[in-house]
Amino acid sequence: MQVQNVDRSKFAPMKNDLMLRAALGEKVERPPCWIMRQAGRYLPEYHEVKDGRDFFETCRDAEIASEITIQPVRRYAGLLDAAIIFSDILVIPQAMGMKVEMVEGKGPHFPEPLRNEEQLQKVLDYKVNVLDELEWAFKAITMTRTKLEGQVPLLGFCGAPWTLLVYMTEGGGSRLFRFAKQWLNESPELSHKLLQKITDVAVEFLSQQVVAGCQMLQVFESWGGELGSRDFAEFSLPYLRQIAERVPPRLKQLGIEERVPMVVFAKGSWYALDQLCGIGYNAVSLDWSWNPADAVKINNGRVTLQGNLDPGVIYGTDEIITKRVTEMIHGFGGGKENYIVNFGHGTHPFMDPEKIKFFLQECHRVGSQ
Ligand SMILES: Cc1c2[nH]c(c1CCC(=O)O)Cc1[nH]c(c(CCC(=O)O)c1C)Cc1[nH]c(c(CCC(=O)O)c1C)Cc1[nH]c(c(C)c1CCC(=O)O)C2
Repeated sequence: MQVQNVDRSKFAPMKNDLMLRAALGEKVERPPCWIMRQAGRYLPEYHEVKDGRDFFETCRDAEIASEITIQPVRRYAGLLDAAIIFSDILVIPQAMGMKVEMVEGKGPHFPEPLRNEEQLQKVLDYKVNVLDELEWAFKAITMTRTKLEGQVPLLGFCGAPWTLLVYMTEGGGSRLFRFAKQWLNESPELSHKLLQKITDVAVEFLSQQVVAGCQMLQVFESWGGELGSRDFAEFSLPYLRQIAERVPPRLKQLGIEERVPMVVFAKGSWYALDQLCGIGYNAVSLDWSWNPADAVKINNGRVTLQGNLDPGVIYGTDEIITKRVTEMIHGFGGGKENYIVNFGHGTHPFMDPEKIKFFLQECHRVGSQ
């Protein structure tokens, strides 16, 4: 079964496929640029279109979600080399039968987080039909890809199993990760069952996003750094590996012929870089804790590296932004091979869109030298 009514041959030919080529390790004329959370609250046009609506309602409306996805591409015309579909990592827990709300100014909230075996078992027993539960997401993707008219590739994404386990058990963001860690240490077997179930849904969701029109995929392990190297090896890495290993054959099965680059972003998991470069992803996204040259050395040409400016630099003067962009691109070897420009994490709502424009212009200037 696959997403219906999508004729991929009808999508416009790509006018700019720099991102896809760089992600697959080809030499490019300059490093492609995109930014995590490039669509969203720092853009006045986002607030205008969202117009006080509920966040998930916004994601589920294909017209609105596609408009929001394209806003940064339009504003930064010629400067951004990809769009990322406007959605959230928490749509997988929703598809698994959990209720998730986005509380204005506070973030995600699960009214019934997984706190006992009975609750967890219920989620394990829930039969997930990815095509039905996430039909709205596929619609938004197909509409966005059509509206983009080949200007830039469209990225799909999902949350990684450990990060989603955190939200599902904590019920929202967390400081101590008390419940998530209680699950791992008190009931490792059940924790693995949940991680496996999330993995199965993630593989199908990512693959069907490609059927719907996505051209590159990113997996967000945003809470990777909360696990030390030992627990990362047990509770995160095997599932990240499974996703990278299982999506390509599933895509083949679904009739997708082209290579679809996959990116992994494990924020804070500095100790795992060597492993992350060897589990099947085409690109590894780095947070700003990395000195680019050290990461390049560890990677040793295996994958494309993506990142890694501290988004906080956007609050700086133009001189500082120029200096930091130059250091970053030079640190990654000049940017014409195995490199994609990004931040080390997402934009903040307080950022000045003009500063982000300056950042992108500088990346083009320095990266073209
Ligand atoms: C951890 C995580 C989430 N969501 C996501 C992650 C992984 C990346 C990361 O580590 O930041 C991923 C995500 N969330 C969103 C996107 C859209 C595409 C893009 O990057 O432009 C993407 C790729 C939109 C969003 N997701 C969210 C917003 C803000 C909602 C609003 O408009 O009020 C947006 C634009 C809400 C969200 N969603 C999530 C949180 C913790 C929050 C609240 C915190 C916050 O407000 O920044 C969970």
